[in-house]
Amino acid sequence: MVNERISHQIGFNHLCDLPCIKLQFGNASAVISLYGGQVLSYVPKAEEEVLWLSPKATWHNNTPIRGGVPVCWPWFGPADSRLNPMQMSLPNHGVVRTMLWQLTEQRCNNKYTRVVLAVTVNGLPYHSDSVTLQLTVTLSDTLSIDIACADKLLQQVALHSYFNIPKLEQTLVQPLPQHYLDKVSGKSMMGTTTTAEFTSEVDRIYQQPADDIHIISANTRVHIKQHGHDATIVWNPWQDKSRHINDLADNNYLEFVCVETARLQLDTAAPLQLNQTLIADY
Ligand SMILES: O=P(O)(O)OC[C@H]1O[C@@H](O)[C@H](O)[C@@H](O)[C@@H]1O
Repeated sequence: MVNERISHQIGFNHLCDLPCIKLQFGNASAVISLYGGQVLSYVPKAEEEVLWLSPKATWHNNTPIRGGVPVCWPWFGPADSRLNPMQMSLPNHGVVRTMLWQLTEQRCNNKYTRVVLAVTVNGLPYHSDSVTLQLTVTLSDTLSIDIACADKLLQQVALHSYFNIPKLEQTLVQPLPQHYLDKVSGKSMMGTTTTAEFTSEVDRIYQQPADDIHIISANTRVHIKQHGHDATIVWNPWQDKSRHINDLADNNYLEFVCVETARLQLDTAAPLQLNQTLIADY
């Protein structure tokens, strides 16, 4: 026990041997896995889970946990050739989803409950020095997730949040730029609205989106505030793709959408500071 509002626990949900930290603030709670430095749960008030965790998620055999808020770093998707000069076989979405992070700071006061986790990465294929990445999770009336790296290097990052939604067919994500890269077709598209809906596989990169995005689904609403980003990714694998993803059951695609806050630019080697804040049922 660190103190009454920050506690260590072994296991969360069916991931019964996973080392985790639980934060509490008033009636709100959050659970963070040290494996992946990954927020797994955010309950702003009793019984209302904002995040989705796959019932088939596992953390053994070097598998990233499917659900919560995975941290994709230092590349998003397959590594760009600038980050993979030797054309090695590298994991999708970077290397820190499968690393154990350390708890480095904790703080409670009458405004928030906060922990800081860090991970040091050696031997990136394009950068010989070790690099430290820091995750700060602050629970108050909202859940704020900051990811930071003080080193100047080429780096991409995404907070790949999985949101619980009651009804996929009644889910809207808005406002989004009309223009997006459609990863399903590989084409650049110009939509007719500023809303994403889900009637088939959705895998889109929106460049320079607004700082405020809303997920509206039946009677639930989540407001996402983002800073330091240059892109938002919206993803739902739909039925066919789900069948090929080991840690998703066939119908799980009906239960979540991913809305990801990302910085994807690779033009300049720069430090990193990205934030995604979740405000539920505002
Ligand atoms: O299976 P992973 O590595 O967690 O990736 C899941 C999805 O993550 C999204 O961010 C990508 O846009 C998708 O293309 C990808 O399929």
